Amino acid sequence: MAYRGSSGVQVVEIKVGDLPNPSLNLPNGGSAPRRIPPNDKRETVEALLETKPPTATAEMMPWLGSHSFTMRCSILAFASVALAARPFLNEPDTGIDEVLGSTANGTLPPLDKIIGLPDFDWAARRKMTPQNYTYYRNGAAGEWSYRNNLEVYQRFRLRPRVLVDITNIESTLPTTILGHNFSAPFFIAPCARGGYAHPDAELNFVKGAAYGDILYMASILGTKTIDEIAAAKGNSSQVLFQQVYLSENITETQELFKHIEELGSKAIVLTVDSAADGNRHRAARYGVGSADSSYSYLTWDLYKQLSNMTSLPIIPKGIQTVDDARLAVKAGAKAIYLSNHGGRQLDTTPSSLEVALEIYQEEPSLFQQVEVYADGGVRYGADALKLLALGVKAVGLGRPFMLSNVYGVDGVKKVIDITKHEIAIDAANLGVGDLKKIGPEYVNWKSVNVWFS
Ligand SMILES: Cc1cc2nc3c(=O)[nH]c(=O)nc-3n(C[C@H](O)[C@H](O)[C@H](O)COP(=O)(O)O)c2cc1C
Repeated sequence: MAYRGSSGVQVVEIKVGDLPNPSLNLPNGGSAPRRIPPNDKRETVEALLETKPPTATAEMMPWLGSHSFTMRCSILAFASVALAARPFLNEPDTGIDEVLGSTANGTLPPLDKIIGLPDFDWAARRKMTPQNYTYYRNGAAGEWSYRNNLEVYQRFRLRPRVLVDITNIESTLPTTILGHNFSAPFFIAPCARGGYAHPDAELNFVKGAAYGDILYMASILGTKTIDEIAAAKGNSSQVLFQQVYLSENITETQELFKHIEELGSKAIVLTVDSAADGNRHRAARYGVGSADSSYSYLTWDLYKQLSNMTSLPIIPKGIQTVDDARLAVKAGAKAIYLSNHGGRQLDTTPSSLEVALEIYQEEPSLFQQVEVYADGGVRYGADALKLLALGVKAVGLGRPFMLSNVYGVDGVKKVIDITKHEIAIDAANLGVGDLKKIGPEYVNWKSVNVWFS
């Protein structure tokens, strides 16, 4: 049966149980290719009827003739057919195409037309070269973890409480991270190659973080050097953490740690989820693979040895099981960082929401023993709230900041403003009057769908 889809166009309902290739790319009328989600038994495929004559149906769906499945459709007389499955998860259809679709490739829509964090993905895809955009966007292998990171938040329903005084919620956003004061419980995650989006690269993250009074964890593989990044601090009291990948040469590591201390960083973030090169198909097509591609020698014994080489806390980034969370605590970590590297390293690894849930279910006291940070797929205030509800102390955002940098520091500031605002209003609507008091009871932790749908 045909009916109107979300975008007001005619919908053709197709039974695709026998589709020949479940990951078949379908035309979507000109922008990025969109895919039929593979696991659904029956899909609703929107027939966008504006651009092609009805006879185009067969041309655009050549696989219709040679495979057996049921299709029912009615087609508007004046219109033509282009197919679109549900939009990419990173660019949900909230009307941006209708409002800003005339933006020429290579240009940006005005920043004041950017409403939410996914809009930066939309804008950056048009503005950046395909190579540079792909480096930011890509995930490992079939990108199941990349998509799961985005999708997982939708699988756990909120449990809003009503008739609660929430009028002071904004004043409860400030928090501490390893004893340092910040205005909100989220931070800029460490990401390499900021120069792909803007010539000032990581300097915009330092300045944006100073403006918003939030934490920036700088990547060791930035376009700017760690000295340039430190020199861009708004004032000497701005707190930065330094992410590192290490060489096997312990003397080099010793010197690096010493230099990081001299530059004033307050913690070292040791990425532990990248023991080998990430298997990145999308990026490989454009020659923009991992910034760190060698095999790395990293063990818990080495972690302890490293901890004795610096006065700074070393935060293992990329914890993906409760087992390793336990080992990190045993090894003396003061904080741990749940992450699957934005789904860029090992495909089918869990999202950090799932890891936080595993910790909560198997050893919830870990949230009291160490500070727990988490990142991956956070795009809305409610996403951050679900992590905070489990006991996560602060939430990292990677791609939203990287992509916002096409607007320079103003884009970075806007991500901060939007995220603060959304955390506050979503918490208020959830019936949380004090963000410090959010707890697991605000979410129904029974997943409403299976993994990797
Ligand atoms: C373009 C890009 C570069 C990254 N570079 C690094 C890096 O140098 N070191 C690191 O530990 N993580 C790196 N990451 C992973 C991020 O720190 C973070 O875990 C991830 O982006 C969070 O997921 P999100 O992008 O969905 O917010 C990178 C991520 C992206 C998107």
